[in-house]
Amino acid sequence: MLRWLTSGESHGQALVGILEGLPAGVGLTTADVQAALARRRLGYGRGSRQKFEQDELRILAGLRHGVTQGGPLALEIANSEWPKWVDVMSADPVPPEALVKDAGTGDVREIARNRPITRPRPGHADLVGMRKYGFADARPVLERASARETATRVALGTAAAAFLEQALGVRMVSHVVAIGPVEVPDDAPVPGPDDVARLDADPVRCSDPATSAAMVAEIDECQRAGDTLGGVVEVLAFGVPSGLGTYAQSDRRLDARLAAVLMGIQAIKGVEVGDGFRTARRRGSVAHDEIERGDDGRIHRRSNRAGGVEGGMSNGEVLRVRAAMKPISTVPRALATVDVATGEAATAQHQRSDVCAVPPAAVVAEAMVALVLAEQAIEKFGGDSLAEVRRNAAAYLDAMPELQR
Ligand SMILES: Cc1cc2nc3c(=O)[nH]c(=O)nc-3n(C[C@H](O)[C@H](O)[C@H](O)COP(=O)(O)O)c2cc1C
Ligand SMILES: C=C(O[C@@H]1CC(C(=O)O)=C[C@@H](OP(=O)(O)O)[C@H]1O)C(=O)O
Repeated sequence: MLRWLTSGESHGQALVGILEGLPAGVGLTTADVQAALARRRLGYGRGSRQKFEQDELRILAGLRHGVTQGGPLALEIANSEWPKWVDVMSADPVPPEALVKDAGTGDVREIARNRPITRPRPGHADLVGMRKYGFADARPVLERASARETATRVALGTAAAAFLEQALGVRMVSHVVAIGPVEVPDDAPVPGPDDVARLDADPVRCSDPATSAAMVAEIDECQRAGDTLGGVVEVLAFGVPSGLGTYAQSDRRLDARLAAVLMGIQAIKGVEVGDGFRTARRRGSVAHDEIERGDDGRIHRRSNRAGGVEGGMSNGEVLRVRAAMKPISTVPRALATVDVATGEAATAQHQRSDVCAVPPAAVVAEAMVALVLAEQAIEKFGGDSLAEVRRNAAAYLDAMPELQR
């Protein structure tokens, strides 16, 4: 069983993550995780915070000399901006005067970040969170609802991806297929695992150069208009063996698990497996992936519209899932709201924000798919060490009739 948990606030001291159930023997280093965190910070259209904040990573437990030990992996991502927030986010009570004193300079004046947030942003968690938890200030709501937390999930996903590659040879890639109305053409080549560096280098993580340029122009135009954008990301996993997940119980279906974790990413409002919504508009004769015997004597598919999942199980084809992200809710051309302190009509809180965070959402989605595939691989093949998982996976494949492998 693989499970994970995160803790931490957006402007708190640190984010914390635990991943339990990873076999011993997986090679992983702080540099590997740091590289994944750096990929999550990429992307044209992000706000000023990404430019000055650092992800200060420390792996605290579960790893020794670059190899997992079988115990829970524990890590911390410290917030380099913490000195500015020590009083606002202090775990212990602070005297009222601390909240009017600039933590950096010691100047006594009203500090914007200390003021209660009473003008909730439509589309963010502010209003419902205040109602639900009984806060008069949206600060504690946005602190935990914020997608800053996804840094932890990307860090944990790095360990899952390392396990998948080392145990089963699975490799993954994520890219952006739409930003607002600008979409990658249907006939554009699908990126492969060797395209990761090229995608990292693209400003919007798009594999098609012409579409990438149009996406950048759309973000610029949107920023000029004081508006924000969403989009669609795609994750591909190559080399996933058939048989992960099951039809035997609905909550154990691979597609159900993937949808749950992708929808668990802040601002994700839709998930598609394979051609999903497009398949719904097709006739059956052109919706499914016909089965044939290849020149190598083995069973092949003529297409992969299903995105590598049939009957709630991986079918051995490339796994392909998409997630749709709504536009950023902190809209500079602020939306209408009500100031909950006065009851008066107001414009929503806005200090700074990303214009578009679709490229980092792709990296987060990749991490979540890695965690679910690792969870399902461990469920299927068991094993306390990497070597044991490899043996179990090899035995499973060896026992399959050659035609079906
Ligand atoms: C990587 C990433 C970065 C984000 N950056 C911002 C941001 O700068 N400002 C903002 O208002 N929302 C941002 N969001 C979206 C909010 O986190 C999201 O709208 C909020 O949690 C409410 O979404 P929900 O209704 O899906 O929970 C970001 C989301 C992601 C995945
Ligand atoms: C910090 C990150 O993303 C943040 C996610 C976020 C939100 O509301 O989700 C709001 C912004 O924070 P702030 O309001 O402080 O500028 C983003 O910068 C990050 O991804 O590392």
